[in-house]
Amino acid sequence: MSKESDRIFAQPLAQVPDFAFNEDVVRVFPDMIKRSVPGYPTIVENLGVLAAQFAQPNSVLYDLGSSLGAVTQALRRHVRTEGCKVIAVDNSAAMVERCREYLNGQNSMFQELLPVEVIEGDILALEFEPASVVALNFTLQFIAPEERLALLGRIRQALLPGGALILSEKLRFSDPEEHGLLTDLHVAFKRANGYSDLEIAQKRSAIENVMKPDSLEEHRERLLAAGFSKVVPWFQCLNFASLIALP
Ligand SMILES: C[S@@+](CC[C@H](N)C(=O)[O-])C[C@H]1O[C@@H](n2cnc3c(N)ncnc32)[C@H](O)[C@@H]1O
Ligand SMILES: O=C(O)C(=O)C[C@]1(C(=O)O)C=C[C@@H](O)C=C1
Repeated sequence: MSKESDRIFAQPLAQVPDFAFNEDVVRVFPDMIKRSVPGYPTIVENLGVLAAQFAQPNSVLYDLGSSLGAVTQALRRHVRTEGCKVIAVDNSAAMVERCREYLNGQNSMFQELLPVEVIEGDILALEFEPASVVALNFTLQFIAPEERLALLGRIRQALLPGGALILSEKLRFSDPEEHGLLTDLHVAFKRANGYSDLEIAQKRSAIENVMKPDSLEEHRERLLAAGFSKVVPWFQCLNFASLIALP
């Protein structure tokens, strides 16, 4: 994996452009996401552990919004279920190209890994195969809010009995005091990871038009409206959480 550190917002920008998963971001993405998302390494590794409990024989495991394939690699480290394959999907050409390189690296280091297919495409236009595990790891927050329910409905329809959706997101909080406190603590987390106040402020304005977090209550209600029967939060660190949704 690239060891390049994230300096994208380090210099003052006359105008901060909307955040995009372009070549510049791809180059520093492993560093960016680890220093920006509290609990990210724990979430990714345990997503593999959880997936191994839900994987059904001869089914697909989806990694939607796969970026560089960190979740796909964790699925392949942990899932041993007969006849499963991983399908990783991302609509950023730069991400997909680098993801394929990293997965080739994983292929050459380990034997008996699940087969994997990496698709460059829009998850909103995907025709789902019967799936036992679907991971949306910090992807739904980048989907237009009005598209989210229909996407979750299609995922629910594709899920096999015994399977699960694992959904990780940045959260907002309806209580202003709770929202303010956890936002401040997230800023402290970023500062402790070496980001300057300028970097934090410019990143905030870059993502505010493209990334729209929901509250835990909104997630739960929407998942139930999409046809899921049970929503179980399994991880939260500051304003980032991960949920298991059962069909
Ligand atoms: C925060 S990153 C996901 C991180 C990744 N899942 C991980 O755990 O390392 C969000 C990803 O979703 C992708 N994405 C956003 N909208 C998409 C869409 N409509 N279809 C496919 N991918 C999308 C972006 O290109 C980006 O790579
Ligand atoms: O909320 C922030 O400040 C973030 O940087 C979060 C976040 C994310 O949750 O995906 C946003 C964009 C990058 O992909 C990495 C992290």
